[in-house]
Amino acid sequence: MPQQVRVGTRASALALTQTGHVADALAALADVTVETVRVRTEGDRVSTSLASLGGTGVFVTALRDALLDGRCDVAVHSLKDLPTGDAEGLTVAAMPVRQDPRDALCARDGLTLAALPLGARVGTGSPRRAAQLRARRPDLEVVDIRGNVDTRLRRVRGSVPVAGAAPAPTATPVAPPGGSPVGDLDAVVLAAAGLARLGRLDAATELFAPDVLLPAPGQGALAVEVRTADADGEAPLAQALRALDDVATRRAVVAERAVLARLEAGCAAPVGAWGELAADGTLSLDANVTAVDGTGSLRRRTRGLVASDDDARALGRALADELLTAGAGDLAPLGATR
Ligand SMILES: NCc1[nH]cc(CCC(=O)O)c1CC(=O)O
Repeated sequence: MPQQVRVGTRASALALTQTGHVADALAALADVTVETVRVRTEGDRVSTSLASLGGTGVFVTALRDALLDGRCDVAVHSLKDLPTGDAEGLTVAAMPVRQDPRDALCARDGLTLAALPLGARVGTGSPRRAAQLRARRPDLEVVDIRGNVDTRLRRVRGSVPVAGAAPAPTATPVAPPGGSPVGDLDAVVLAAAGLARLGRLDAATELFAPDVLLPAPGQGALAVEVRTADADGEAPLAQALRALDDVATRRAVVAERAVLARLEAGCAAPVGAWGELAADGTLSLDANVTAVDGTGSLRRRTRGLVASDDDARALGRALADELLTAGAGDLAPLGATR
């Protein structure tokens, strides 16, 4: 008898595709039959800006409750939405091979960031993206937006509508009553990984080099979380999870998240981090903190041989300490100061 596994997911298109990939992978790796169950989260219900919600993990709590209640056995999270603290009774048992961690500009008329006209309106709900955009282009008008990926893409003037959606106007922006405006922005910034998972990477007009826009810690990676008791042993699910885990992804993400944890910053903080594990075991790690208004930024880089997750964590912590020593706590709202 195969082991029956219920995979919990949010109802958004992005969550459904991410969960679908993990469910298929688990089914291919061991003798399990997989069923997906939908879980509504606070982040799906609330329509205000993510930045104003405060706290971390708005997309995560409901999935964790469903795991702990036994309504599902596996939860798939976007790693960058996962708070850095441990969840009692739960374990991130696998981090599958990461997608492209870069942020993407999706601009009208194929424009790049450098080519956007003076004062162009660029949408993002992320303080990290807003701060780094302002640091490079102080003239831009950064517009706070939220909603799912398609809602955001439709705000780009002249954007190609997706099947079934209202066409984007080419001239006057229109805000449907109660709905999100359409075609009122010159560009939006989104994670390349989310676009790729939804088959919308065609909308990207620039994939940002990390020295222009450093991604969020964990961006592009997934966390597969289970009840701790299900993570170990020889049951088919535990075996499948071990096979799904990618050590290079895990080491990089552990280091990136250690930066965030040491700065006592959440996913809404203007903190970027990007780690890459080379074949020889050397982890390169890059991190920055940017003033929300873009008037200052700090960036540090390090490299070190890592043989364990603990080594990766130590590298991230040390890099965060360098940022704190250099005054990161005065530059941006972080929990940690020095
Ligand atoms: N906070 C929302 C969120 N969480 C994960 C992704 C994209 C996929 C990923 O980074 O793995 C997104 C959308 C975005 O930032 O564009």
